[in-house]
Amino acid sequence: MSRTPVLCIAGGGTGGHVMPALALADAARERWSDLNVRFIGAERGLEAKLLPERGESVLLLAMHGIKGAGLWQKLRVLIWELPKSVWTIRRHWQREERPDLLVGVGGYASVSAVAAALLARVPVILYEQNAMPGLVNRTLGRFCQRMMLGFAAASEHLGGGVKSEVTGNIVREAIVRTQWQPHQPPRLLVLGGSQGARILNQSVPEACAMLAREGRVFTVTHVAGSDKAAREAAVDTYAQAGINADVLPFCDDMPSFYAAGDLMIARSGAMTVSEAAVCGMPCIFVPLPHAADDHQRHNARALADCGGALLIDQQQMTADSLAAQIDSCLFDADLLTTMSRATEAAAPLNARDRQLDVLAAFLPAARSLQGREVCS
Ligand SMILES: CC(=O)N[C@H]1[C@@H](OP(=O)(O)OP(=O)(O)OC[C@H]2O[C@@H](n3ccc(=O)[nH]c3=O)[C@H](O)[C@@H]2O)O[C@H](CO)[C@@H](O)[C@@H]1O
Repeated sequence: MSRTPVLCIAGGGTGGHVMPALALADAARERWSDLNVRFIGAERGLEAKLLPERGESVLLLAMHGIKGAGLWQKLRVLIWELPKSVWTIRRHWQREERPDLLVGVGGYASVSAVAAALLARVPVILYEQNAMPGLVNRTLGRFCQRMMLGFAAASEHLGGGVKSEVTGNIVREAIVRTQWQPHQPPRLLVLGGSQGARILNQSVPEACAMLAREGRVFTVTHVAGSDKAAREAAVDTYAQAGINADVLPFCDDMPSFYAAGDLMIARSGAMTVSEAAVCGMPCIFVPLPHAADDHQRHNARALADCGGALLIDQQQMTADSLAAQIDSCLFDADLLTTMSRATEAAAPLNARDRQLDVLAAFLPAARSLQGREVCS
């Protein structure tokens, strides 16, 4: 008797990995009603909160990231935490169901899970959200069945041994259904990615206050991250300038957030850019300057090059220059409409179905491997 196929989605850390993982799980369950979806993540990642809240089955690993870590911490992760978590995953698969297919969505738990899957001969699909692939995916790619790419530009940076497919980034369905429309008075959105961005928390309220002093009327919704002091300072600056502003630590309702905006100032994380594109949101992007291989600039270019977004260098940005950029877009209805059409035209067509088609190509193959697998 054939058993229910199991798909394991591994990775996380920040919203840029967790949100597409959730969207992929929902889409896969909708296409294959008999599919079991399991997750592997890190205790310290956003997934440790979001996945149990949704009732998802998740194996959480006690792992740290190595980005920005000191030498001792890096050694500890590579020599101790990584092998230990690979062992934990393989034991888990011996006790519970071993997956038929693993999708690595990036983030530190993804590396252990991909390594465990390769050792256990579970087929692996990597999913790279960014327009510039990360070192880990570039390295692991040649050992995996396929790499799904969120942006076409990413394929230019992959070595010959990697089999990749441009699918676009999978965006949650409720966001796909959200459509940009103009409001009166205009509404500005501020989004520093899933963790907030200090530079946006400082510069945007100041820039908005300058515009308000010049008599401009507009409202602001500002997602500022978990730093309470930064949020309070932003609230004060908006209030003193008489601006109607809503400042949040995190937004649980992104479709309503996008629906409420005329222009968004944001970091250019892969999913922020992809979500802006599917909604047709005109944007001003301020890429994170020290992102690996400058990948946020590459992401932002996908919308900037077609006229849907402006791209500002953080190093050159001042409250004055930002105020001028906001002023030139937010109050020009024709420009906003043109930008909105340009972002929408840059959105990938049917990323959801394209990703599911890639998975479909490997799920049956994975099942036929079942009998030959030896779990040590
Ligand atoms: C500092 C850092 O390492 N940033 C990386 C991280 O960004 P980050 O985690 O910020 O990711 P993205 O901008 O790609 O996506 C954020 C996701 O979180 C959601 N969201 C965000 C805020 C909120 O309040 N509520 C909410 O639901 C958004 O709708 C989106 O789905 O992963 C991205 C994808 O690999 C990378 O491109 C970024 O460079």
